[in-house]
Amino acid sequence: HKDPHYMSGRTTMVHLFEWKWDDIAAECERFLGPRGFGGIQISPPNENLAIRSRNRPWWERYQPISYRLVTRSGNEQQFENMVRRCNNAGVRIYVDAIINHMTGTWGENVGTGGSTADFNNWYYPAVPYGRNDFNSPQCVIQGNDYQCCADRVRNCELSGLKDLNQGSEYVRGKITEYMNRLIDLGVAGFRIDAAKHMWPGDLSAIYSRLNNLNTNHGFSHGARPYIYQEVIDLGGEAVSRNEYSSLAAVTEFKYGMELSRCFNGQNQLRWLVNFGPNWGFLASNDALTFVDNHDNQRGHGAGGNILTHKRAKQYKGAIAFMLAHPYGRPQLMSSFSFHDTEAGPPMDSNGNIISPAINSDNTCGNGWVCEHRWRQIYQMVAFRNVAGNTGINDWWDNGSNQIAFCRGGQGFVAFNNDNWDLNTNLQTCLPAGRYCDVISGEKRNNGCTGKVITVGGDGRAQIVLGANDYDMALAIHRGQDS
Ligand SMILES: O=C(NCCCOc1c(-c2ccc(O)c(O)c2)oc2cc(O)cc(O)c2c1=O)[C@@H]1CCCN1C(=O)/C=C/c1ccc(O)c(O)c1
Ligand SMILES: [Ca+2]
Repeated sequence: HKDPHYMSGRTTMVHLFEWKWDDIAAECERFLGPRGFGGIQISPPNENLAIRSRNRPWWERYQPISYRLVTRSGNEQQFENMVRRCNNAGVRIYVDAIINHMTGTWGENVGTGGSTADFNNWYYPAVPYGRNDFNSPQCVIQGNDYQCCADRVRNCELSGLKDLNQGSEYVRGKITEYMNRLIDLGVAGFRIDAAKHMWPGDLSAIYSRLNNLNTNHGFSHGARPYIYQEVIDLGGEAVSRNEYSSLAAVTEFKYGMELSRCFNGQNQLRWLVNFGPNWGFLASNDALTFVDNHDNQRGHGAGGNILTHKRAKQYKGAIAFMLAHPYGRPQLMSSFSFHDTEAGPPMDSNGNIISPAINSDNTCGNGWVCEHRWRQIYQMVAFRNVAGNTGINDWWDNGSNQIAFCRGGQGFVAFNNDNWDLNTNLQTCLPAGRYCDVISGEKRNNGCTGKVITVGGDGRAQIVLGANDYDMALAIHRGQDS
């Protein structure tokens, strides 16, 4: 469950948070496929409670009312169409699976597909679930439970949510029926939401009942679903990520927290020379890495002061480092604009999600940020693909916030977070030639729209990164020589 089954030569996933299925299918064909993206995490496709009293907050997608495939993103037919078109474009689909709980009382009781439920009696007819499918006695997780009591973290309720008993054969059956339907429709794997709140033994039993991936969608025979478990664990809690990392991959929250600290100036970039397991992170193959995610980009999630698109220069620097560095399996966040941390996606007066507009310069409009369409980001996806499974070599730093390194003989990156210019002759590990910097521009016809770096026969080049340049990174790689 630790292999994403990306199409060959692809390495990176993007979370198209709250996108509709029809728009995702189009994005696979017009952008993500051609640009070498490996996969997409989609918002939960199962029916959720429509919380109109809170003006459709983003977290209503995490309030399941049934496993019917009908949400504001689309219905089952649109879902099937998206998976087929994305797989055909070489882009895999990963489903955000909300299997720890069902919605509780939020003053509403109608789902996005019209299903209703009687929360006070734990009755969900559209599944169906009844009282003995949930943990008892009822209890609610308190703040200090995270430090003291691993059993309460698993058996008690997250805020206002009814806590399923995954130890029950019937509940396991309903969950695996839901996940196997998605596998048969062609998805490549799952994000397991709130995994920390479920027993590893129960999750293991569920994972073992999942079908192999559907060979009609280009997966090899016997391929197992890629599973990455959301375990928010920055250390010091009763529940540890190590209980889950033997079963499948785990979200490495320390990664984005530490990288944010380096690129927002709290730590010096030179410390990144041994970034990876030496910093207490999971083994590379076990780690799903990211700078920000849908929860912590809103400020109250795990990790404290996380960089997001709102601090563009530092964010692009951190993302470029994540994509240039071999550790982990990276996921990019692709957001909608927000001021209110509860706000859901852009919607019309009927509560329908508004599609992203694609501008003439290929950026997004209509309230969608589309970080994945920023040149400094999508060009580094291509860099990571070219770097393949090479390691890091020829690390250089200036003793503070100027660093550079090679990926084998495939690529070279440099970063400058000091407030004075970087202007140094460095080893790029590349064959002699003129290379386009993929951060400040791109190769067009036979020229570069941004910086041009001339590499000599000894692989060395004069690297210039001004403290006041628009971006703090510079990257060149094979195939981008002009
Ligand atoms: O103040 C809130 N929640 C209490 C503090 C955050 O606790 C939650 C955590 C949570 C937070 C920190 C932890 O260390 C942890 O183990 C769990 O995970 C969730 C997962 C869900 O699927 C649905 C949820 O409502 C939650 C949730 O409320 C607001 C209002 C309700 C939703 N929500 C939220 O803030 C929703 C947050 C949310 C939603 C989906 C996620 O995948 C997620 O990571 C967080
Ligand atoms: Ca639970």
